[in-house]
Amino acid sequence: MTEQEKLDKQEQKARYLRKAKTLSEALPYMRRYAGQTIVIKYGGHAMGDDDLSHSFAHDVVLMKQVGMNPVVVHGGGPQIGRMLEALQIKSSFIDGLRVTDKDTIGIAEMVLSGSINKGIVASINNVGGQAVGLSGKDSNLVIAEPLRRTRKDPDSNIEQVLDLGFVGYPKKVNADFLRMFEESSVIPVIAPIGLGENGETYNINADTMAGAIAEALGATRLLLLTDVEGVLDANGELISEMTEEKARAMIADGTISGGMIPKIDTCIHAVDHGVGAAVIIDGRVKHALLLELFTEHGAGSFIGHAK
Ligand SMILES: Nc1ncnc2c1ncn2[C@@H]1O[C@H](COP(=O)(O)OP(=O)(O)O)[C@@H](O)[C@H]1O
Ligand SMILES: CC(=O)N[C@@H](CCC(=O)OP(=O)(O)O)C(=O)O
Repeated sequence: MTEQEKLDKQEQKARYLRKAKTLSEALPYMRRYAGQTIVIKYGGHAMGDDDLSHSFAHDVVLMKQVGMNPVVVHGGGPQIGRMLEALQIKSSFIDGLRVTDKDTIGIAEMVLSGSINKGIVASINNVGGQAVGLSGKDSNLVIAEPLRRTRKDPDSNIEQVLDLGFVGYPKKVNADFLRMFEESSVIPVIAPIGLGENGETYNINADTMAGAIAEALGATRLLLLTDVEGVLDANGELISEMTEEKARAMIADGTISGGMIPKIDTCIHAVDHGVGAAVIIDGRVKHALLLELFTEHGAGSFIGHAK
């Protein structure tokens, strides 16, 4: 054996040892989460690249394999935006929510329940999982009502009702239907579309949808995958643990804005309504889910009562 071959062999042995160590360190976490429901919100920004989508699919399959109940709720804001642009339909946002008229709701449903949902299902199934794609319409999974938003007019101080069109808020979640999947090898993948009481279609912010599902299932964790490290302070530093008071103050002073507002609102509501904890994590990092669940330090910004 040459010197180089000896070095290669040593390096290979060291690599195997590192892998074995990582696996043995993961064991207590696997035990902790066995049988627990983990709702994962997979944001449209986090879906960008094939390598990341592949590692996401792998992580979800591994979670199911080791006895957890992963439930995937996905977004697709950037993808809806691109389709609207191609069709020359203008789109605007209020507090991170897309104002949704009749044309927009048709496109949003087509993109979310169509290509995005089936793309995620296919990538999970390609790596050995058994995913099934759903939207809030299937089995009355999420019954929605119109979301009402008000804002004080700064001049008159009079409260105004904002018209968001077909933006919905989850009113009722069919948790029994989702619990059926806990007894099976099926991983549900859910598009954020809700069904109105008169058969209307509602566009639901995917964070809000994931939060409502996590609450209905009493999930142990709500993991929100996005395109930033987590919640950042005014200096751009990651805040690894957030309190409700701190989050409210940061929204009020503008440090938290745009799409981060519905995310934070969702996390606070979820931990106040039976979800163990919510974590905003960086979906741009490979195996972000495994890092959060199976390592001591976790990742991203944690909002909850107990680690
Ligand atoms: N304080 C903050 N910390 C981190 N991100 C923030 C903050 N305030 C606003 N944001 C914005 O929120 C975005 C994440 O929300 P969003 O674009 O809706 O993501 P997703 O598509 O993953 O749901 C970030 O890319 C960032 O631009
Ligand atoms: C009402 C509302 O804003 N709905 C969102 C639904 C998709 C979504 O939330 O996607 P991300 O998680 O990728 O942002 C939208 O139309 O963009």
